[in-house]
Amino acid sequence: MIRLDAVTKRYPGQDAPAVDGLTLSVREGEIVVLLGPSGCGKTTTLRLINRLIEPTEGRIFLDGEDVTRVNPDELRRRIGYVIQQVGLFPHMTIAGNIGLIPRTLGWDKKRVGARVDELLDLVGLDPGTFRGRYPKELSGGQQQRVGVARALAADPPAMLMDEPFGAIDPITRERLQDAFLELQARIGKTIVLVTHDLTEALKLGDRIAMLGERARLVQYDTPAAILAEPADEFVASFVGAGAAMRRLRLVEVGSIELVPVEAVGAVSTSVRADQSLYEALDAMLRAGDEGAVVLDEDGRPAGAVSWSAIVRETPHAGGAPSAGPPLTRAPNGESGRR
Ligand SMILES: Nc1ncnc2c1ncn2[C@@H]1O[C@H](COP(=O)(O)OP(=O)(O)OP(=O)(O)O)[C@@H](O)[C@H]1O
Repeated sequence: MIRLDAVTKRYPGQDAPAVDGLTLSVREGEIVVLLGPSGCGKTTTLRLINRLIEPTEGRIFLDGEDVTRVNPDELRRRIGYVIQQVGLFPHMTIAGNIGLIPRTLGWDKKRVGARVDELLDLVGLDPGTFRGRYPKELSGGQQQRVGVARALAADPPAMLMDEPFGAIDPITRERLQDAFLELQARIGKTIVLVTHDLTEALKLGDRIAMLGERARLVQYDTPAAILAEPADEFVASFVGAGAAMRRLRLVEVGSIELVPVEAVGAVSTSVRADQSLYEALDAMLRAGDEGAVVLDEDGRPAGAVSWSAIVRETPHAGGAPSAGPPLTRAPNGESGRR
């Protein structure tokens, strides 16, 4: 869907390129997170995709089409763009802000109005309450939702998001991230999102592109794989000491080999098969149990999970687990919540 082919960006007057020969493919409908230290070229990479910045070398494709040959205004209508500062026009109402692109596309008033209401609904803001307000009359989190609604106005197939939840307090941020994942489950856009927050990357990314200096692609993999098998010391140090604990949040209880209920003795703890190992462990610790009964969709015991089984499933100094079913990513929202 989006493909960068040996893309280089040299800013005028800079010795080293900000992006040096980056090749990266993003599949249709997936969220790819660009993650890396400050100054490694994440924002530059993102802006190259919608041509807010022109590449020095290389090519970028959207749906197989070379974007460097497309009129930039037309291109930006096909790619929604969400930034941290939201960038709403202060003198325009919320409806005015969201309807901006549809109006420039020449939609009639009625169609714009209907689209604005539909989008406000979609991002969880009551149209009657918010349509006529001005940006300064909204909280930071509400403005953020309007920013997303505006980016989606012309129903673009792709969306670029630059630290979209960066300037928001941690609790609101988590709520917005959950709402964003629920929204994405419905709209299935192709999304490239920039963050330097590992927790956010692990939660939101279908895949994470770990970037080093000059946007060198160090590792490109699922969150679980990045935690379990960091490609090198740089990734390992970025992922940090909590990798094994973080990974517990990404593995569903039902994806590991369960033991018979009798094997865990008399325990009072039960968890659903679609909860994460992290949640299972948390429940076990709170109850002082060494195991938990695992319930299937109908609430019937499907087996049990034990403390030792969780330890076996977690990569450790003795090596990653070799047997057992592949890692399953816990569904976002519910059990993937951080
Ligand atoms: N307009 C510019 N002119 C010259 N150099 C620039 C310009 N914009 C960015 N740079 C440089 O390019 C490099 C990459 O910057 P970029 O903003 O893409 O990094 P980033 O990974 O998004 O950083 P952060 O996480 O701190 O936002 C940096 O060294 C930066 O100083």
